[in-house]
Amino acid sequence: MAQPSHAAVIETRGLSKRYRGGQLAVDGLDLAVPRGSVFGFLGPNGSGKTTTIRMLLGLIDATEGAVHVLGEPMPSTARRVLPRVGALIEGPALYGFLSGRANLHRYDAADPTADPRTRKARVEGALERVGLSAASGKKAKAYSLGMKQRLGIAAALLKPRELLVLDEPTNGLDPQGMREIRSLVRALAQDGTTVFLSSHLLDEIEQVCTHTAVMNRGRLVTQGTVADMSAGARGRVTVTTPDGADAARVLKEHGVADLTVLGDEVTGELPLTEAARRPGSPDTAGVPDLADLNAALVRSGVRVRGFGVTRASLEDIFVSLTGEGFDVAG
Ligand SMILES: Nc1ncnc2c1ncn2[C@@H]1O[C@H](COP(=O)(O)OP(=O)(O)OP(=O)(O)O)[C@@H](O)[C@H]1O
Repeated sequence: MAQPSHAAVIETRGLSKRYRGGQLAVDGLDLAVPRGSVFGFLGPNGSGKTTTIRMLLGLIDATEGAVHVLGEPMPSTARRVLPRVGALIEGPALYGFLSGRANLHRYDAADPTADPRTRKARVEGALERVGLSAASGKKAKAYSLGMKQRLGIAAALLKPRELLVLDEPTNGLDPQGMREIRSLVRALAQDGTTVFLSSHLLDEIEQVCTHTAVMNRGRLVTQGTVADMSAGARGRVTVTTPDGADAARVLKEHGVADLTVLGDEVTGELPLTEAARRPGSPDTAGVPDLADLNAALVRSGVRVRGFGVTRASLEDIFVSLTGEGFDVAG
């Protein structure tokens, strides 16, 4: 087996989990989470995300394969590694009759390495970090779901952490709650914490993550930077013109595929340039020079009234990779 690279805070090789009932929930997963990334672990319900996270944290044993977290093999070094990792899995366990602040005091007191003399400062610091200082005296049962999630993250932040693992942190939140968690994740990443979060929401990954891995039915479909993934997506060009047939011919000569002419609109799929096929190509590399395409149309006598490009979304990419819609259960 290759040595784990130091740039990766999470690295798995051939990681698999077969549950007792025979279900292969995770199948030969090779994951590499770069230090400093906000890594979106994406997949429909039942695709194996939670099972993977449980193996990463040593909560369940892998059937096969290896896991390194912060450069150390798991679960054998869990005692050394886990204090450097904050985790929030399936919502925080809170005492509803206690205030948010009192809940954090309890969490802190449960940590034998936490110095009681500095507890107050740690708790206040964590409340401040997640924006709950003003609401810290309220009973946790009166918190909204988003506030409960933030309190859970505060509990995970009572110690300085190199890595934060969040399982579906925005699940069940309203749009405002989702925005709050997203901006908290961004702020944590800016402070240098690597954040690994699972989600079944593509636009969430697009908005907050630098990197992503896509799971489907227990297998890794793709992983890389979000920018590369978007660059790999083809766009569609739309030309508005009274000369539809000529426009379609010229576009076809320039590699535009899947052409349709409807009224005065001609649309087609842009070709992938060579540059876009290379890993690490910039976001714009997937689109041929649109000015050249437009000029070619005009040179051929096509009267161009409108010219636009829509880029494929991550959702389109997901569908093209897996051949199915994203909300389908695995
Ligand atoms: N304890 C278990 N015993 C047997 N099968 C399980 C167990 N936990 C999960 N599974 C199965 O393993 C597969 C992967 O489940 P997992 O919870 O890891 O997916 P997920 O991507 O996290 O989905 P969700 O977003 O719904 O939580 C599913 O088919 C699920 O039914």
